[in-house]
Amino acid sequence: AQPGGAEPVPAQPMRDLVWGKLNFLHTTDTHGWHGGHLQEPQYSADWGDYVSFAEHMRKKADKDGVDLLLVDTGDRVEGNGLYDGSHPKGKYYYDIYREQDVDIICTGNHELYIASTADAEHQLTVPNFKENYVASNLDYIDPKSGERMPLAQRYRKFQTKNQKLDIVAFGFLFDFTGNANNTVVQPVRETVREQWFQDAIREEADVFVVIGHVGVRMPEFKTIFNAIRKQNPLTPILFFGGHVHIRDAISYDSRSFAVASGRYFETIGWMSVDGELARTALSQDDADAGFSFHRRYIDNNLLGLQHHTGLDAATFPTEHGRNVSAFITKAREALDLDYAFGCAPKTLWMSRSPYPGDNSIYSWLEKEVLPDVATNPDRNDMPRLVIVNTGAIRFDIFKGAFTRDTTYIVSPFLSAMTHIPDVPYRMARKVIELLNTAGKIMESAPMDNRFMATPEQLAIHESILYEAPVLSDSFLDAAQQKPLGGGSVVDGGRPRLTEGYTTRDDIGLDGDDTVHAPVNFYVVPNCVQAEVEFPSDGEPETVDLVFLDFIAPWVLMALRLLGGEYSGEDVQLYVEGTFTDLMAGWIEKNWPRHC
Ligand SMILES: O=c1ccn([C@@H]2O[C@H](COP(=O)(O)O)[C@@H](O)[C@H]2O)c(=O)[nH]1
Repeated sequence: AQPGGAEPVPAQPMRDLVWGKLNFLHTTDTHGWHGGHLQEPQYSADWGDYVSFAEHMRKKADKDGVDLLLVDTGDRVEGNGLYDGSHPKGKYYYDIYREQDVDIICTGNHELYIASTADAEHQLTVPNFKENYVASNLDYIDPKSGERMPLAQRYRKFQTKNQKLDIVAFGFLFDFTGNANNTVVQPVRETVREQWFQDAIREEADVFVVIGHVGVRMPEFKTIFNAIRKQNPLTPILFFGGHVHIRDAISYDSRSFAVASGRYFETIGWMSVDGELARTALSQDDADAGFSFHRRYIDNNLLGLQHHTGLDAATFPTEHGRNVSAFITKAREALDLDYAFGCAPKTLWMSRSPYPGDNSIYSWLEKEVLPDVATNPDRNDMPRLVIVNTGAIRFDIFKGAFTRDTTYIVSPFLSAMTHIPDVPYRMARKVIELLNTAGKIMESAPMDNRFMATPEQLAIHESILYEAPVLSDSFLDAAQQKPLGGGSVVDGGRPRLTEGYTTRDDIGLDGDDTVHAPVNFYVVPNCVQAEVEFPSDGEPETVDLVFLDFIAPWVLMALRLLGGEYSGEDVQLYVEGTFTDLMAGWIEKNWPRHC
């Protein structure tokens, strides 16, 4: 854990890991949080702690004669000062990340939004993980020669260390279309028809492992599952997904299992499979070959990691892990990530509190920030509608210091505020409604309105509310729980639970390694809007329609549906600088400097 970070949480009821013959640790959508969550004790372990953890877990696997593999399913970048806070971005991140021995690794959409990020992936992460990086449906275009080539090998065949199991592994990205023009993402339904893929699924394999920056309930995984299963009726197929930022698990059939392991390095996913894995022992008669699959969502809590290894503060950190933590500390210092722009007077939530509402980060934007930052000296007296997509905000703001790190945590994107001047108000006022309707403005998938909201909102469609989100016996009674630490923190004889994930997936309610008190999740709209400089009575004839450039395609489509013939050429810059810088500037001006 990092100096100055929150102390890890003791005395939590824990569920142990169930080991099998083949075991996995999974990270996804870490978005640069490799220094851990400094303000949240439940997730404050850092990448160095994970290095130590994996070393101990590999040793145990070796001792027991089983196998352990580490996988990572992309979106490692964008969303934390440790990556975004340097020039060029990722100055320290690439060297920190490579310290973990990841056995199978693939790309997320965030590695591809900006051409220079994709270049860095090609020049740094791919060579850092040479034999382990898999790019089944992703090509890179060399900037000098213009040559198009696979970003990395299309699939990986290897043998596990201890049992010599033959693994055939793929690494996919969902059918993403927002990539910069130096990469090409092939739709998954086309990839599975490629000859190389058809040959790969005919390789002799004990287990197929499909890792992907794909939600486990997204159609892309189903397409891959069907293709592999058609050719291999008996072989276990294991899926590791991501992108939608939630903990989730699903079984596609009795020999396949899929896990998604959350977001922001809050979670280290665990999957194990037991049963007769050697293909030579399989026969059509074995209904399920005695396969059993387990999953756990391990909180990235240092004491929890120690618990799972049976070690303590003195014995847990390995030399390698310690060095990685120390390197992160140096990088954070060099980037001055703890520099405070101001002090947040209260916590502002994305989805834990209702919108609109006093504690909603989006209401704060609408009421306080947008009217102040969406200004253009040439058009300041013009009434305007200012629209921001809720996906532009990536994390809650906690009461206390708002630092350089927080800036990138809350809003890492380079989006600018653009506008279309003098739009008839009768048309402009209806845009927000269209952007927020659940259906699609356009038929084709890339224009799905929900892509303007956060990935969590994409996955969860209804608010999940608890009557008294404090203590619940049903969580306490869950199987296999054991108190972590001395259990001294008790409330009426029961452990006082910290708030956190209480995951319900297709397997049940016992996925989380730590028993938490549940937290509410409120659905929020795709976009929010501020009305600025409106006349005190009556309606304006025309308004400036101001919006983040990221949502320009949706805004233009909405206007078109409303009868407005606008194109990209009508969209002009409204304010210099990124939305992130504007927000940080507002905080510096409006919140007290020190807490
Ligand atoms: O410039 C941008 C890029 C992305 N977004 C929002 O992020 C999600 C995608 O997040 P993942 O972590 O890749 O799942 C996208 O749907 C947008 O809501 C943005 O606002 N601006």
